[in-house]
Amino acid sequence: MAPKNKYYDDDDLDDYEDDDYWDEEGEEEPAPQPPPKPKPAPKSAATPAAAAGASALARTLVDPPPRRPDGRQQKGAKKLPQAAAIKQQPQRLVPEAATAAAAAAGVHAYAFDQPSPDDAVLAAQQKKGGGAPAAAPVAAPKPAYNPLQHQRQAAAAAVLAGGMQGLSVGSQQQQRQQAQPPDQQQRQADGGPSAAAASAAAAAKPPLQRRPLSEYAPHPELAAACAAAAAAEAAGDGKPRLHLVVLGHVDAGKSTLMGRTLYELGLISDKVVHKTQHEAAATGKGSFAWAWMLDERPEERARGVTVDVAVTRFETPARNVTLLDAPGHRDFVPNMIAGAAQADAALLIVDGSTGGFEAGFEPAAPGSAAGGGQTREHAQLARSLGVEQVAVVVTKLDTCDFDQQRFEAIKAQLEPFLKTCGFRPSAIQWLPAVGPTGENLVKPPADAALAAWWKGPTLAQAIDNFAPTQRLLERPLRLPVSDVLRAGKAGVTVGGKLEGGALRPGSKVLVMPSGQPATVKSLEVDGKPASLARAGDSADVTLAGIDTSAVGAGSVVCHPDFPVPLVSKFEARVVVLEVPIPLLRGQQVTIHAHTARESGHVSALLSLLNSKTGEVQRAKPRCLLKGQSAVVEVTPARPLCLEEYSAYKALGRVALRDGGRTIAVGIITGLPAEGSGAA
Ligand SMILES: Nc1nc2c(ncn2[C@@H]2O[C@H](COP(=O)(O)OP(=O)(O)OP(=O)(O)O)[C@@H](O)[C@H]2O)c(=O)[nH]1
Repeated sequence: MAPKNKYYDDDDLDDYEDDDYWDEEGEEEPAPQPPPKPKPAPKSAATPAAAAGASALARTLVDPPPRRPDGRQQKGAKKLPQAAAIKQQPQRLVPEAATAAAAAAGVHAYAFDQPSPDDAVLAAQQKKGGGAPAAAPVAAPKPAYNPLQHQRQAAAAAVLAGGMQGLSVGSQQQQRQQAQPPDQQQRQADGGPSAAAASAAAAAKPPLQRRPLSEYAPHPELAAACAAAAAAEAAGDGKPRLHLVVLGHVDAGKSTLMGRTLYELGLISDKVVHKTQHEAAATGKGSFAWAWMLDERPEERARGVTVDVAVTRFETPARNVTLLDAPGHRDFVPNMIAGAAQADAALLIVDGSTGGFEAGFEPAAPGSAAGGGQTREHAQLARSLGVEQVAVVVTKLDTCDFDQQRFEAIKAQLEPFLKTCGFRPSAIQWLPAVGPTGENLVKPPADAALAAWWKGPTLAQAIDNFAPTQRLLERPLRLPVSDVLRAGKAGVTVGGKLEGGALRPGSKVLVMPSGQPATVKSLEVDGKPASLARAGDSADVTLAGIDTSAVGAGSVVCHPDFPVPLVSKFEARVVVLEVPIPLLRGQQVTIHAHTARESGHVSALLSLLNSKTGEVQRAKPRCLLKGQSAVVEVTPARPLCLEEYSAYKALGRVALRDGGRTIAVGIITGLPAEGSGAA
């Protein structure tokens, strides 16, 4: 049998490639068609929100979708007035304060009036090949120090001096390593107080040397602290951790279900319930009272729709759960992705009422710009973002007298679909539940009609059945930032889930893509001050010595000696999902990876793969159709912090969206060698 792509687990995207999936419900895989003749794209790609400097999220929500590759405007370009209320920390690549400080010190911003390193390489190539010489350099004011640029300029200068021979990925990496001072090679920056002096000295240097991950060994004190925490956990001191995301079509009953579950678990007092019910009834939204326990934002309460991911912590008999309640509305899928990217398991809530399930499960109409029901998209995205276990909770069966046949019919339709998404049948649990009355949440059903046939798990038992979070402690620190929570004299507090390594107060870190070093001042895990945060923990980390503008959603806090690569393009093996027209080179996309999202485009279709064997079927295909598997090159508009899937699964998965629908999902299989550095 032909070998499969080495970056893949067998259980990953292969299931997408099951032909059954693409032919389901009588949908025919479209016959290959010649791509439409591209019309010239309009010169200015600037959209109103982009021009106003809006964040990537706001642009995603407010701006019309980018034009199709053929130059035509896409349908469904709807503005959302409420999107103005969604705030996202803008990610400045050059911090304002740093720019001001540099100006004060007589250092001026780079004017871009010198040949770039690329120009230098091009010139060398032309020279070597007998081409026209590059333009003479123009005298320029002294540029502000940019370590990445410095590194690249040095490389370009070396190329010019030594010719093109020897310019290879390996040689550049070796040069960087050889150039590293021995003390830096030995530095253990995550060691806290005993390593503080070495780390402080190192922090003053350009922190851009990226050592191979294989060289990583946690500082002995940190390793000892992690071992002690693991031993305490094994001895029953603290329940295993689980990050749980709640997914499902809009109004399926997600927030109501979880609000009531928190009450049943004793986390919400009768007094708070009474007050919230009163407030909800006063605004004519009495049926949303339980949802309001999680939907706290005024706009969420006013619209009865979850906008942001609500994070709540609670304990079941066997798990310490971090709950991420994701929005169901299609306009807020980017927020849902940020929630799913951190999850170990998902609750997929489906509306069991007559017509309710069907509305959430309908496929996208052929040729329509709008996607189908969010049940499909959420399940596909969750699996592609690494969620392997799911419990399907069928709600609202009280509206059809707890009809068992309805429950079974929904299971019969949904199970094959989930299988084709990549969920193993053994990793899928099924149960009915009713949010408003609390049926089958923590206690077995009280309603006789449901109790007559349901003998399976309650929601709490289903949660306890999930395997807990895996901790990637043998890798250097990676903390993708999902939120900037506070900024003040004490420092900047960021929230996120550690995807690798560990942290403690005193640890020296590097924040990418800004490249700013910082020191961990304090930590909170589960809302309580902590002396250690390990991979798998959701933590609030207060960083000292960093500018607020240097960190935002999508930033990654990492080990200074092993920084996350900052990439200006990457290769991904993807499966093409719903595409209204064949996917062509140049396709505009929004790239979603861990907590980051950035606009970009598919810059090359590298190869079409055999969906069964993973072997290259054709190099440089002209277009990609629904269901096809391919290796593509993607170029983000601004560099992104990414990892190869083989190194860190959580930072190596991508979803590509366009015009409000997910068009491809996949894993990162290649990063350019020069992709490590700070912006
Ligand atoms: N009869 C009945 N109504 C329910 C049930 N679960 C939720 N509802 C109602 O369905 C409506 C929507 O519930 P929400 O909890 O806001 O739904 P949601 O999935 O969180 O909505 P979004 O987060 O906006 O996607 C509310 O009026 C709830 O009272 C149920 O099991 N039975």
